[in-house]
Amino acid sequence: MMETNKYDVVVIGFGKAGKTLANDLAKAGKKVAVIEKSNQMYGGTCINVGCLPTKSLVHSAKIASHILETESEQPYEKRNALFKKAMANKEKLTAMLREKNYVKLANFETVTIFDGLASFVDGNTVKITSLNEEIFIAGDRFIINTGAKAFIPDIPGVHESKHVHISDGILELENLPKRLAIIGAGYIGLEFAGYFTQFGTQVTIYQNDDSFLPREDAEDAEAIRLVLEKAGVVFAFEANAKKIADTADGVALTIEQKGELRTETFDEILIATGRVPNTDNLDAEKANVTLGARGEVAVDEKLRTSAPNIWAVGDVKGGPQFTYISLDDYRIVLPQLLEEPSSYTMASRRTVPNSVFIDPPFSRTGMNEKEATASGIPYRVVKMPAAAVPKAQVLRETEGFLKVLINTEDQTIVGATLFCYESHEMINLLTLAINAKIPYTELRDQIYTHPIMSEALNDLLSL
Ligand SMILES: Cc1cc2nc3c(=O)[nH]c(=O)nc-3n(C[C@H](O)[C@H](O)[C@H](O)COP(=O)(O)OP(=O)(O)OC[C@H]3O[C@@H](n4cnc5c(N)ncnc54)[C@H](O)[C@@H]3O)c2cc1C
Ligand SMILES: NC(=O)c1ccc[n+]([C@@H]2O[C@H](COP(=O)([O-])OP(=O)(O)OC[C@H]3O[C@@H](n4cnc5c(N)ncnc54)[C@H](O)[C@@H]3O)[C@@H](O)[C@H]2O)c1
Repeated sequence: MMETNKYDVVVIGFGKAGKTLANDLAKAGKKVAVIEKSNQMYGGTCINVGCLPTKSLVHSAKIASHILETESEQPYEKRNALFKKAMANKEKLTAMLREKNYVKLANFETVTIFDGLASFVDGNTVKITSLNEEIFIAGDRFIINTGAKAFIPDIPGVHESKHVHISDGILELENLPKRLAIIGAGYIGLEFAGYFTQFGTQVTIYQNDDSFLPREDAEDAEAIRLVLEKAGVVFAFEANAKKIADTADGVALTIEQKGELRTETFDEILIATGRVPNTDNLDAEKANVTLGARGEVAVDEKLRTSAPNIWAVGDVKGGPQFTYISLDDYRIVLPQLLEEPSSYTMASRRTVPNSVFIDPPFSRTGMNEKEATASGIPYRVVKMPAAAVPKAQVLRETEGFLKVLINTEDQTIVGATLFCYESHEMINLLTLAINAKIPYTELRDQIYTHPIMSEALNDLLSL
């Protein structure tokens, strides 16, 4: 039954780390197989159903909001037309990127891309199941890069309703919902809430407990909530979804909040309650690959699994779920596959910044106040409103603040929280300063071009 085709490296899942590894391994003359279960997912989550389509829509929504604010009336037809155009642009973008990602690997003579669902047969063989056939390939080494999938809470009716979506499905809507319920106030919930609101959808976010961005400083989370509320988003905390049932023209969501039940109707519901490692169907145990309690592939600091010839990279190994973490996983694994010396491991990974792409974007690097306090680092805080930055005034993007924590002993930067226009760009400058241990005075006294948001560091760090 076994096919004799054998590869130096078999990559399971066309994710960020896997495709980058395949590219570099092919350049080094290795024979590589890449297995992807869906021909609509070449290039992985980020380009097809994650970062890039959502940021395309975030961008389009901002433009739409500018167009709509100039009009005295904003009829649904007009808003829906803007939404449809945005969705078409998003489709064009993802199709282009999917093709580009496919071709980039397929062009290598030593890379074979297989369409189908991979599962381990043993530590050196995988089965690839597609619509028409099952094939088997062998490999010396394997990379598990199967990403994560939406966690769907067990709400009666959640699987039966035609109006309940995870983020993948909401990215396929044909028409702008007039009323959207979002369950979960995390990254996905907030980003979708932000852009749908700018298209004119009435968005309500339900969070099952009283926490909101619990890792952030309370005043920062509060600032985000207030900005989103000002934009029109309604938040409901300690609001548990109890039942979902389709109606003649939408969907009814029954919520229990503080002991009381109520039912609200929507056009669509987005489930955004977290994503869990995608190890279903992988039969990892047949390759002696151990999984953790949440289904994640257990790895060591070098991303080696419990099987000596198998590594796991990206979301599937648990931990932070970002494309740039998956890319950094590639940096850890590549030298091992090429048998080149490298001391780079997860333990040596430095500061990991992050941005939530709401309007304005919220970005963080290093420690915030609660983390700095817990660590015992001596620090002082400098903070200014975004409205104090000339560029923010020029652009009429005056919402938010900039906050930096400075180590009072060695004058380095402990962390930064930026909730302002362009924060997703600025945060990388501060990350560089943290990693390079540059004293804050360097950033304070640097000559910046003008007028830009980063020049705020002249004033902010002089406080
Ligand atoms: C809506 C949304 C927005 C996001 N926005 C951002 C953002 O702005 N910035 C950011 O950094 N991160 C963002 N993320 C997170 C980011 O997309 C992920 O962290 C990243 O894509 C994970 O990449 P990966 O390498 O783990 O694998 P993925 O890119 O998830 O690839 C895994 C691939 O494996 C395939 N697969 C799964 N099982 C099998 C199998 N058994 N056989 C064959 N193929 C299989 C899947 O189809 C998939 O294509 C977002 C995520 C979502 C959902
Ligand atoms: N800009 C970015 O980098 C970006 C954007 C989108 C997604 N992502 C990645 O994708 C991951 C998944 O995003 P996410 O928003 O689904 O997860 P998340 O973990 O960020 O947020 C999930 C939210 O849902 C809440 N929740 C859980 N169960 C619930 C329930 N039954 N009812 C109501 N609320 C409930 C959680 O308390 C939390 O607030 C993120 O962790 C992030 O790493 C990143």
